[in-house]
Amino acid sequence: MIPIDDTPLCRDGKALILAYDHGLEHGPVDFKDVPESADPERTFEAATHPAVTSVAVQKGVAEAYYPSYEDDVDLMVKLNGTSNLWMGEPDSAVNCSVDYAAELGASSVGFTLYGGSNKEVEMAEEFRDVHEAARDHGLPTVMWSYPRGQGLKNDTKPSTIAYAARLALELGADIAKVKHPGSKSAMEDAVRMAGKTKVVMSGGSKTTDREFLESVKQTIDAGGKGLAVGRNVWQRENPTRILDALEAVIFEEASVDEALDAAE
Ligand SMILES: O=P(O)(O)OC[C@H]1O[C@](O)(COP(=O)(O)O)[C@@H](O)[C@@H]1O
Repeated sequence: MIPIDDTPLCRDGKALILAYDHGLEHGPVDFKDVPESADPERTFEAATHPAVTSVAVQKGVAEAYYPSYEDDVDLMVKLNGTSNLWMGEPDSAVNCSVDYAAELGASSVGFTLYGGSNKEVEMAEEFRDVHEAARDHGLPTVMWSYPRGQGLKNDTKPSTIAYAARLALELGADIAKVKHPGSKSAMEDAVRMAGKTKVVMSGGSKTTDREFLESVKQTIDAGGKGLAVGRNVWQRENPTRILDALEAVIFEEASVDEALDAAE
């Protein structure tokens, strides 16, 4: 494994990855409530907050916007991704090579694996190539480990999330990004299954400040190492305010109440 605590991807052994690949994954609907969020510059600006350890974007956004931020922001290139226009079994096109991500200045790469999909075998083989190429470049790999497909009706069931975390360890990911399984003890199981692979929580759709921070706090208390979040940050009118609160919960061991006070 890559000692990722010594890379820009982590601060004090934890990570706060700001994900902004939704323009591909979900489309313009995600930018509807806060129209200025469609501008990638706004997310790169937010990523200059000291709480953010890395920003995760697709190749096109990295090419167009990262050059203006390379001194202030750490880049993760998300290598695969599919639009919401795709109606088939969960699958994800590989849109960027590891070599090209490295050329763009990425210090890590992200990859989605839909365990349980009819496409799992092909996706795992693609991940093998990505993982081994990333190792050649010394780049950590973050797996968006999202079991889903015809046979999986509940993709946040505790046993499913524990399996998702384990898949990331077995296949060599340095970080497993998993959905919150609903309780601290279920997240503890996922962390245990992931072994030396760090577990970070996926943000999910926008909720209240308190609800969101409580799920993050549960993850940290369960031994999770942070968060990879999109909508719960940049769909807010003021991303800085929630990033202040996240900094308190993730890096300063604050309670949710303390974090909410710190962000006032
Ligand atoms: O496939 P889903 O569950 O609709 O969500 C995919 C999106 O969620 C993320 O994994 C995390 O973002 P959020 O914090 O907004 O959930 C994004 O990187 C990705 O675009």
